Amino acid sequence: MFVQIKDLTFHYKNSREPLFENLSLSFKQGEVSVILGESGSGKSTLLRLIAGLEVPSKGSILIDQAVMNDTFRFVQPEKRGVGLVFQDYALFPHMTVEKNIKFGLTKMNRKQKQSRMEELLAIVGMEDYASRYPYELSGGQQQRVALARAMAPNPSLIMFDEPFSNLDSKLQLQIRDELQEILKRTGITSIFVTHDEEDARAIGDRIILVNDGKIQDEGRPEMVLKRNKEKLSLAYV
Ligand SMILES: Nc1ncnc2c1ncn2[C@@H]1O[C@H](COP(=O)(O)OP(=O)(O)OP(=O)(O)O)[C@@H](O)[C@H]1O
Repeated sequence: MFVQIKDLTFHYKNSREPLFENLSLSFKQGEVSVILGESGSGKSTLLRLIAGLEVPSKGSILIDQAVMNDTFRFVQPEKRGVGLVFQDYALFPHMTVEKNIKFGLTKMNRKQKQSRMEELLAIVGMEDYASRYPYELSGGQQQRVALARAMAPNPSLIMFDEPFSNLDSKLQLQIRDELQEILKRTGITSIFVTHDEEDARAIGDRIILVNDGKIQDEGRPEMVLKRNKEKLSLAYV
């Protein structure tokens, strides 16, 4: 298992009850896993815990067999080898596409940065846009640049938090297909967070259904969606 979460307990300071209690969950290498659940079920918090943006009160998180969190250890987010893509793209608005992508490549020299940037723009089909600013790009193009930026430092794991929600429906489908193709081609392990069953079905190798901080079910998309048909009230299952 590539990501292993064991007996994790997490409590937001200002809330009455812990969001996660003794949660255990794992993600396989090279798979696209989807965390599906309603608003407030804890999906984003789970990503933030894996990324090291929140600190659990108990339990451990391992990535590629290295301990990121346990009683004795806490690895800082930038040292975890994890790429994050959020729904609002989060590109730096005052930087060109080129600068946005090169930003995280701190360990490379100038020539290496240039060649990695060009390679990534080719992967996401944005070769001609290196000198543009984010405001000169469409939503879908910004999303592709955000993906290129997240992939730039060669993360072993890439996580997406509702990456399609700011795009119009036609573009959502296009970007979703493109993303799926890129992930398959590069073989990066990925975790998607969504509340959209159709996205989960289309992109996931596996779905983890969460509700109120608890795992309700997990498995192959068709199976999970079928088994939980009533709960999800899916018209199309
Ligand atoms: N910084 C915070 N402080 C306190 N409570 C928080 C904080 N962030 C989130 N929560 C609470 O934790 C619970 C889970 O939130 P989270 O954002 O992980 O859910 P989600 O499934 O990603 O929801 P959405 O789909 O709406 O983004 C919610 O009840 C939320 O109100």
